[in-house]
Parts: sequence; C-alpha cells; structure tokens
Amino acid sequence: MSAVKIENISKIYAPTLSLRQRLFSGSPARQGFQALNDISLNIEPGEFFGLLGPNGAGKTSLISILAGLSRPSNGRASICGYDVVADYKNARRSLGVVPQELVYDPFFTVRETLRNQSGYYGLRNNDDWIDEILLNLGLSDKADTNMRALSGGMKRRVLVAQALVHRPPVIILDEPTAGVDVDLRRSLWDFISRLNKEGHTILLTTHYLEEAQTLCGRIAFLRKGKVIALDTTQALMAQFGSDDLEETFVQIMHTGSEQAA
Ligand SMILES: Nc1ncnc2c1ncn2[C@@H]1O[C@H](COP(=O)(O)OP(=O)(O)OP(=O)(O)O)[C@@H](O)[C@H]1O
Repeated sequence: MSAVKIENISKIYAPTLSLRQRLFSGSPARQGFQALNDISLNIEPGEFFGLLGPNGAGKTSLISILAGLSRPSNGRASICGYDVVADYKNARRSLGVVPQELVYDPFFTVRETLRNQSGYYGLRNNDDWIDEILLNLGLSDKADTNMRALSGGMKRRVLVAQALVHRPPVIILDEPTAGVDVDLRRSLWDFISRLNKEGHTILLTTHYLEEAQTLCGRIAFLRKGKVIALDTTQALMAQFGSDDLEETFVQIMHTGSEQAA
C-alpha cells in the first residue's frame, strides 16, 4: 500500500467576485483558476520524496488537499490507504504537516501548545515523546516560554514539533527551513533523516535545492499545476548531464514537458 497515493487530482479555485460584480454583472460567470491539472503520483512507505517547483506551481495546493484543508475539484488522494475526503479522520491521523505559514496561539507556552496538539489526537501523558521532540529540535530550554516570545525560527521549530506529536507515519514539510538559521537546518535535517531511517515517509517541498539533492531519493517537478518530471534524484540529474540539482531544475523548468507519473 502506498504511503501517499494521488490519482488524477485537479484543483480549480473559484473566481473571487465582489458583491457588486455578483449582483449586477450580466456577463457570464468568470472561470476559476486551475492550480492543479491532473496530477498522479505514488509515494511508497519509507521514501524521502521531494515536491519541487517555482512559486505558484501548485505545491501548497496539493499539500492542502492531502491534509484535508482543501477539496480537489477532480481526482482522489489517500494517506496510508485512507481516502483524504471519505476517511478524513484516519488520513489526518496518519499525517503530520509542517505548514509554510507561521500559525500559533500566542497565549500558550511551547509545552502547552504541544500538549494541546496531543489532545486533538486523544493522546494524554505524551510528555516523554514531547521532551524527545523538544530535545531534538533544540527547544528544551524554551519549553515554558510563551509562544509570542519566540523568534520566527523558534516558532518554526514548534510547528515542526506540533506535526510530530502523534508520531504520524507520513510527514509533510512545506518549506520548513524558510527563514531559519544554519543550526536549525542541520538539527532539523538530522532529526527528519533519523525519522525517515526509522521508517517514516517524508514529503518535502523546498526552494533550497541542495537540501533536496542531499535528502530526497525521488523528486517530482511541478510547473503550472502539472508534473513535468518525476524520477530518482540521480536519474533526473543524469538525464540532464549534471551533478547539480539546481542546474537540473533550471533545465527542466525551461525544457520539461508533462510526463506520465
Ligand atoms: N485560495 C486560493 N484562491 C485562488 N487562487 C489560489 C488560492 N490558493 C492558491 N492559489 C493560486 O494557485 C496557484 C498555486 O499556488 P500554491 O500556493 O499552491 O503554489 P506553490 O507552488 O506552493 O507556491 P510557493 O512556492 O510560492 O509556495 C497560484 O497561482 C496561487 O495564486
């Protein structure tokens, strides 16, 4: 069974019309914006998979569908065999998502935040695991600090910790190292690599291609909502005669065409 299965997913965002336009426009309804166009791919258990593409390619739109935050216009997706729409609860329980946006509740400390998150999954007495996560993310000395008193990079570490409280088999990281220092990057990647070696499936989006080159076994390149290349990292680079993923990325974005996933 695939850890993540994506079958013919398309996403069309509804057009945003003002009230005035809606009430008084006699013109036919405007078409929505197609962010994803017939995406299919499978990620096997234990893979470290990269989803790469330029700004606006559709990476976050796809992740939002997997996380149950947004519904696909067409197609279906499942996490560990659980359909993300029909079996939302089990799909969500199998998944930990580190979002791109820094979202947090300013009234709680770091430990309270992680206890609350554990509570959403019905987990009590989760402090041993919370302590291990805090240690691995360099947050032990911030456990009793209020969220609003943390720096941006520290808040991002807490987002990573939140995604891990229920030990999900699949972890999605949406640009987790944007705006964080070298120390966190190293400790984060050491920790995530360890989780991956222990069997967790990782789906990563990042604009740091050297990170993707080092970490990802397979990569899908997205452009304008379509998969334009999908293969092992080595095979993608070999195809373009390069040993540098950034160089490969540039070439694929300028020459790539849609290919079967
Ligand atoms: N709620 C929305 N309503 C309308 N359009 C949207 C919405 N969310 C995203 N889009 C559009 O869909 C396209 C894909 O956006 P998305 O955020 O998925 O891209 P991305 O690959 O994650 O980009 P980035 O690398 O900048 O995070 C963009 O053109 C974006 O403007």
